[in-house]
Amino acid sequence: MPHVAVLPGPSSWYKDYPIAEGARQSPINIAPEEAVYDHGLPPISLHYDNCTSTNISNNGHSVVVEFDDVDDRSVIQGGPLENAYRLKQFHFHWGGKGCHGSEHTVAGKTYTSELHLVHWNAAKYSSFAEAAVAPDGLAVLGVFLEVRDERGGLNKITDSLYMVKFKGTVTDFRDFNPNCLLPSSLKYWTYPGSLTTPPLYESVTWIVLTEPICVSEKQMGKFRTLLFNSEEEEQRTRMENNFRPPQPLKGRTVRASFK
Ligand SMILES: Nc1nnc(SCC(=O)Nc2ccc(S(N)(=O)=O)cc2)s1
Ligand SMILES: [Zn+2]
Repeated sequence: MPHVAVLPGPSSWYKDYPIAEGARQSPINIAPEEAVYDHGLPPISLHYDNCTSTNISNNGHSVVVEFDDVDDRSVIQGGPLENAYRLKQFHFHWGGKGCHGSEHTVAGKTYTSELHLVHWNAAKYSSFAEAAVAPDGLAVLGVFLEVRDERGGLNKITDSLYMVKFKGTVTDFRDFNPNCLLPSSLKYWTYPGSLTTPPLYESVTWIVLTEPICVSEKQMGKFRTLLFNSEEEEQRTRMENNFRPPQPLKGRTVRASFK
């Protein structure tokens, strides 16, 4: 019997996390022509100027940049959100060389990667953990990445990835302002969804920007030098294809901030 280590992929998550088959799971395929333009949707506003990034780490699923979230220094507000949500971390999902990797798709189109900026409703809840289980607890801003020319703002991240090659590694990562990873347009789709990895909590108001940012193949290649496993494990599995495929819409409406 060949000894093949099987990573428990998205299709088996339901065994430990029944919510995987819930009514508001993420990601989804966004069908632009079925999205409902909501003229009552205000623009989103991002205040990341005084943000304080603390570290960058490999958590065995992705590379994560964490922020100090003790006050409302860096927040997202407006759009579908009732109040300001505090930036906690951002991370990425990506594919193998030159192919798909995003979690959300747009009319079936996949992008090479997707950036998630994770925020929590500190106006209503006293901790991220408490917000993470509440239906209006989290707001994740999704930004598509497509391979074309290099994105300068990404270099500070890709040049640090060698320091967090193994699961469980972390290193200081100060003064990184995510504004440099945003596209020029803040046009968005929004819908009620979930975390896309276990525990898959249905606590996320998704805000997905329509305009992708461009990254180079070289920059994406550096993400693929990360490993899923820790230095102690003898297994060396390259970190790639860390995306969940689109989940059933189950009657949800996707709203558009634009005509
Ligand atoms: N008590 C608790 N602490 N932490 C958690 S959940 C940790 C966490 O932030 N998980 C997470 C998983 C997926 C996503 S994603 N890909 O943006 O939907 C964001 C965040 S519950
Ligand atoms: Zn994510």
